Order: sequence, then structure tokens, then C-alpha cells
Amino acid sequence: TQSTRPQRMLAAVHNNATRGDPRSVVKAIDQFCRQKEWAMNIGDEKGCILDSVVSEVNPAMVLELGTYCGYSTVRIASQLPPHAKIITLEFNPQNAAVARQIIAWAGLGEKIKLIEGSSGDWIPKLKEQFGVDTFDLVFLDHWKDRYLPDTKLMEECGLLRKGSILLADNVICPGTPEYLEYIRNSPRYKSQYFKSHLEYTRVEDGLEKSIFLG
Ligand SMILES: O=C(NC/C=C/[C@H]1O[C@@H](n2ccc(=O)cc2)[C@H](O)[C@@H]1O)c1cc([N+](=O)[O-])cc(O)c1O
Ligand SMILES: [Mg+2]
Repeated sequence: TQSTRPQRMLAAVHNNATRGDPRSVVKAIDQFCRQKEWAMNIGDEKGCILDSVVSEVNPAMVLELGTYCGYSTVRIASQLPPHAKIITLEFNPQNAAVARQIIAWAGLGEKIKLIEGSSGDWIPKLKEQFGVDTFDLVFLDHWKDRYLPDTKLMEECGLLRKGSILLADNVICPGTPEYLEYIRNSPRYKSQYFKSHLEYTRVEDGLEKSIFLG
């Protein structure tokens, strides 16, 4: 039977990355996407911006919306301080199954809690189900029309504190116009745009970093 692109990406990780070495996992996926098949990972160029934000925030608790195959999950988790955790939400069971194996291959299973389901269902449950207080960093990379409703939901559920950072992928391509309009005009956020390119292409894209002011 025909394999899927995430399954072929997983095979590339098994064949080319060293078990327990997150950087080699990231490199193997980027190589696969450049040489074999494009895939919607944040990629190496925007990934460096993600890395710099993670190291600057040095978060104890991270929320990722949209695991996909786990590329950014591995990138973030490999930079977390000891005892820090990332909760990542993935809606598609097939993607989740591949992500779990890529995360395991990177040796980061202890730092990552992958939850299968939708952000709209799970964001209101994170406090009671996982004892979460607030998130220091939220990485938004799931369905682009969910960025705004989920940001409002996180505010309502008290998951953001003064100083919490939101980092959003694809604010130019495919684009998240409603989210950008809200976050750039809201007095409750201070935003900054990091110009870059759509993963593995020369098309413009960028990340929006926003600080919640409380
Ligand atoms: O569409 C894009 N991303 C949507 C991501 C969706 C992922 O988030 C999960 N999810 C998890 C939880 C949910 O509640 C909903 C979905 C979905 O199951 C999927 O795994 C995209 C597209 C391009 N592009 O060039 O076309 C480039 C990018 O960087 C992108 O991120
Ligand atoms: Mg993206």
C-alpha cells in the first residue's frame, strides 16, 4: 500500500539521523524536504528565528498548536532547560503517530506531551487535565483560521500571564490576516514581525512575536 509523506519523512529520519541526537533529526528532515519532498515544517531559516526566541524566553512551559510531524517540537524541546515541558496538540492521528516516533528517535519523549485532538477542545482542559498554570511561550502553527479564536480562548482560560510570548508561523504565507489585525491593534499585546521565507522556498513569509501585557 502507498506510504504517506509523513511516513516517508519518518523513514528519512530513521535512515539518516542518529538516535538520541535532535540536531541530526532536524537536519535529516530539512534534507528530505529540500532534496525529496516539500513539507510544511517551519524549516531551517524560520527555525533559526524560532531557536533564538526559545533561547531568549528560556520557557518552563511551552504550548505548541500543530505538531504535524514534530519538527518544531523537536527543535523547541532540544533547547528547553531541565524540567521544562512542551505540550503539543495534533488533530490528525496519522500525523500524531509519525510525530511520536520522530520525537522518540530524537530522545525527547520526557520533555514532550503530545495530545491528540483539536485546540478548541483541549485548550479549555489543559489546566484541570495537566495541572498547567500559564504558558511562557505559545507556538502557533496549526490551521491558520484557528490562530485568532484560539488566542482569545487562551486569554479567556487564563493560560497567558504578563510577559507570555506568542510566536506565530505563516503570518504572510499562507497568511493569518484576522490574527495579525487583532494582535497588532490590541492594547494587550506588543508585536514584532520577523521577515523570512516560506520553508524551503524563496517566497516571503515571516513570524509574528507578540508579548501579552496582561
Ligand atoms: O497549512 C499549514 N499548516 C496547517 C497545519 C496543520 C497541522 O496542525 C494540526 N492541527 C492541530 C490541532 C488543531 O486543532 C488543528 C490542526 C493538523 O492536524 C496539522 O498537522 C501550512 C501551510 C503552508 N503552506 O505553504 O501551504 C506552510 C506552513 O508552514 C503551514 O503551517
Ligand atoms: Mg507553518
